Amino acid sequence: MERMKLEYGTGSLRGAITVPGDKSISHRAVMFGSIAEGRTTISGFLAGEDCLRTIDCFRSLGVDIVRNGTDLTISSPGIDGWAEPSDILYTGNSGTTTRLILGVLAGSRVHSVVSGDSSIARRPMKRVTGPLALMGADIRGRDSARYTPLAVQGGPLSAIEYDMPVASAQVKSAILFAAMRAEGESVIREKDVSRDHTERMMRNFGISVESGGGEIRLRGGQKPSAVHVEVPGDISSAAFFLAAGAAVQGSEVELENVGLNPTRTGMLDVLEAMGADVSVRESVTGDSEKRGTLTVRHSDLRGTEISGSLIPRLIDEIPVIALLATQAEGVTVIRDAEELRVKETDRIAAVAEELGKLGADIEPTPDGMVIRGPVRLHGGVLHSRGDHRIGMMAAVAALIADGPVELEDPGCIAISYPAFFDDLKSLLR
Ligand SMILES: O=C(O)C1=C[C@@H](OP(=O)(O)O)[C@@H](O)[C@H](O)C1
Ligand SMILES: C=C(OP(=O)(O)O)C(=O)O
Repeated sequence: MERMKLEYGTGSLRGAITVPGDKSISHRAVMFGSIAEGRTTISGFLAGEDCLRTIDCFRSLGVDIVRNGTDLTISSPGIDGWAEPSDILYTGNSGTTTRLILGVLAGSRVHSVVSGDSSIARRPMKRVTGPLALMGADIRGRDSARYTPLAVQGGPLSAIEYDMPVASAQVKSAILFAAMRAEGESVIREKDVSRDHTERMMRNFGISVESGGGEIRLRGGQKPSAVHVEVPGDISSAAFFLAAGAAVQGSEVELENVGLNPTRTGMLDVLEAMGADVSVRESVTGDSEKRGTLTVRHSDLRGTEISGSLIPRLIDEIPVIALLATQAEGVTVIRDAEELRVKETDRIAAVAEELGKLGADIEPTPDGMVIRGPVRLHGGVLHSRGDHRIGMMAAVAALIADGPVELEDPGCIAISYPAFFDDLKSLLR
């Protein structure tokens, strides 16, 4: 396995970059564009490995998808015209592809088998196959459809009224895709609001969906109409440069065209609470997904508490936020984040153990961690564990550490940010 030396000297980060397209929105744009009959165009698409797996799956269903860099043209016969795939739909490392496509396939007319890599095979699927079964979906698989591979026989569905036990946009979205095809009106209730890209994109594709007060209502039998989608930059990718800019002496970094959907901006709230110097300039686009330019400058940081409804608004940023907390004065407590244990890796264990190798003081708890700072990090050899967010956290740790840091298995970073190291190098001074 590849090992990479992360040698950045003691320089600061200065300059501007445009972060790649939003992963969540890119997946959904391909899905809606494939369900809709006709021609959907997408710009700003994230050509990361996870989103490329989503493209592969819909090509296997007979949808014509042409990619030119970050521009996509999707020509689809519509969901009722899809072909039955002759091989498994391979979702790679992507939880979003795996969970959302189950909801899409459940209401289609085809038989298919969904499977991913060894990490996907360990991730819980009952949270999706359970509610879909209540809608009449025919999904079978290992351990009573708890894990992939999962075989889906598409067919008629009925509406559902569902109180979600976990705050998960993947579960919500899978149900919404199925509900769009179901007979009757579905109602989904969330205890904490998760990212709402699916609801917003439904409206862009002409579907009427009501949401507010933690409740989403969708009338079944509505068909999306092909449109153009402009994908903003991914705040979860920007997060690594926000953390680096805040922690590394002498830094000033500008991040352009970053998606600022309020269900995704929890890290900005945390940075403010920690005393970081971040300014936000919103651009006017008239689009349903807000975007803008973020500028971060180095400053002294203090510990904070991160819990409750904030967690789904920054769930994927927690590894790099934990790293930032090692540089803050005082204690940072992260609670209510037990979902981190069922991501690509157990991210609570991965963060505590990997940053512990550099001397960080991180105590893992069942649903989060307690981080004491500031600590001078030293060099060491970190392992990404095949998890892109742990890999990028390690690269930011290398910028902060006094000694040399090496990273085993950096290749997984291409899952969400193929040009990560190029962007990082372009900012080094
Ligand atoms: O819907 C989405 O696009 C995502 C939802 C989140 O997962 P959960 O729904 O499991 O919280 C997040 O961690 C993942 O990276 C992307
Ligand atoms: C958890 C993530 O993605 P997914 O669930 O799609 O694998 C992530 O990108 O951090």
